[in-house]
Amino acid sequence: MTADSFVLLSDPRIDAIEAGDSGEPLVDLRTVSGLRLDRRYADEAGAFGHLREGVVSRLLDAQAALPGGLRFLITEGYRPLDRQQSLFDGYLGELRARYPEWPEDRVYVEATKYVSPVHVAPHSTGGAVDLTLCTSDGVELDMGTPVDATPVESANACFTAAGNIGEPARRNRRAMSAALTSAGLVNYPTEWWHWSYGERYWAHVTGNSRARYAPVRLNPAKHADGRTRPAADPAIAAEVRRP
Ligand SMILES: C[C@@H](N)C(=O)N[C@H](C)C(=O)O
Ligand SMILES: [Zn+2]
Repeated sequence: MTADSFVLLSDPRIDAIEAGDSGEPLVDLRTVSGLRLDRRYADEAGAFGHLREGVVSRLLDAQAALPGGLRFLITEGYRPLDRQQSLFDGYLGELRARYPEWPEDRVYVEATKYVSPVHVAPHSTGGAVDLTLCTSDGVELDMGTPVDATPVESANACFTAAGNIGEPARRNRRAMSAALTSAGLVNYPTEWWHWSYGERYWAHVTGNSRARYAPVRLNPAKHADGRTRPAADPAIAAEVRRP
């Protein structure tokens, strides 16, 4: 697969998928002892450490399928819409400054190789997770680039199938991909660390006409088991409509 054949989040086919929602709870990963949560993107409310129940159970299945007792190290799950917006705007600004000759439509598409536009944002559904591999002691494995390396700064080595990384990193990416794919998650091909289940990009890749998870706000009311129901909020649909 080449960069030209990737289906990016800016592709109208992703926006065309109906964003249904099952109402499935979000789970606070701090209550899930089997999964390791990294704190590099921690926010005060702990939003970053929330994922839909169905994603958590699939991650546990996938982790059990990893070779040699390897573990996942989760760097980010749920992402509030305002954070998604500022990440997207920030990266658009970076690309405009670096490539002043690019027309605006090219800037937009190139930006979506690294960060999603808000109207289709996988993380804001609680169905997307950024993660890497670590040993049982928490030592991170060589994955060829750091999590969140941009295409520009990594010469596209962040692309999951990149050839310009060493053999150990390639092996580690293969092990991670095999485990997550077998558990039903799909990868965003420009980011080896980004996997999702149930949201619109997943629906596109798996041939579903409807997503299971729509964008949600995190409901502060939480049960003792760390589960929280997404807040029903009709305004959110208007807020995330394509600009
Ligand atoms: C910014 C990066 N970590 C990321 O999450 N990118 C994907 C495409 C997203 O914004 O959903
Ligand atoms: Zn991601």
